[in-house]
Amino acid sequence: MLKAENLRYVYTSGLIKTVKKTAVCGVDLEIFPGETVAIVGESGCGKSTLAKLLVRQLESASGEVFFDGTKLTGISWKNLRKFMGKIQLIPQNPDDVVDPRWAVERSVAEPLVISGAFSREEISAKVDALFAEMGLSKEHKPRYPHELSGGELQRVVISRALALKPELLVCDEATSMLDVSVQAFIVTMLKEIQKKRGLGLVFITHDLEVAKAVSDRVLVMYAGEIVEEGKDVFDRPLHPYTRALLDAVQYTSLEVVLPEEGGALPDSFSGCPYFRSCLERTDVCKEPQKLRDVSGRLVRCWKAK
Ligand SMILES: Nc1ncnc2c1ncn2[C@@H]1O[C@H](COP(=O)(O)OP(=O)(O)OP(=O)(O)O)[C@@H](O)[C@H]1O
Repeated sequence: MLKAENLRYVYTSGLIKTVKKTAVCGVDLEIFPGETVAIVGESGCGKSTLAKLLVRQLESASGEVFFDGTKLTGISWKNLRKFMGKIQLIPQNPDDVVDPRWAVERSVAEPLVISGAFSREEISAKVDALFAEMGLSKEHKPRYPHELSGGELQRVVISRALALKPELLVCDEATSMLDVSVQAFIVTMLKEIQKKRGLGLVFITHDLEVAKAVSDRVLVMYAGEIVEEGKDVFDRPLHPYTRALLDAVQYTSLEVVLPEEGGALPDSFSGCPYFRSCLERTDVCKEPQKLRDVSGRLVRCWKAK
């Protein structure tokens, strides 16, 4: 359904001295219809940037994104719009998509209005149906975002994302600002909607328990690269970074905090991105490491077996 090839994104910041930061580096991935893929990794590894590249909120420096075989990179805005309803981003912060000055029903209706495909009556009926599907009542419709709880507001955000009948939802830490009990409720709701509508789900999270519970497949990101990808990654981690990530979770009760022992590598370094922090490194790790198949698992480490 969604395919990305060799995606790369570089942020440029600084007025006097320009600083470049490669946030996503050579990422290949494919999401199949109805599948749930979790993308995990520590803060700053490039997960949100990758999400924005997938939903075309950011234009990649290089690489391609395809949806059902159609190339979305480099196409005109007019043509891109036809696909944008099919892939929807659910961000961490509802404020990114819900206008605080609008009653929430208007935010849910907005994509339907912009599409120009529906009458006022049809839009009203669709908004009612979306609210009902997300377990929200008609009483919630005229309220403003600040008049809803965090969980209710996130359900409004999901209603809006579902308005144009997407085929893929990209959830970027969509529950991390909520209480644990509300998180579980929203995750369960997303899985039910996925089943009912046959959606693909990309679940970006630093919460490995959630990733394990919801996903069919896991992608582990480190320093902008996918270092490991497969089905039973948490039961049998093969990359040293995945093992360190799992160990860190055990010691910090779900909040992933990993030490950057050696600091950032210079841009000229083309070897393993985990080189400086890896306790198992050898000189071979200074060479570029490709993702390779190790008994059905893709691992970016020459030592994995
Ligand atoms: N607008 C920006 N300008 C410059 N650098 C940025 C910008 N946005 C992100 N970055 C940098 O790019 C890298 C990847 O950021 P990104 O937000 O994609 O990571 P993340 O894995 O989603 O982190 P988190 O889990 O904390 O949201 C980080 O080093 C970050 O500091």
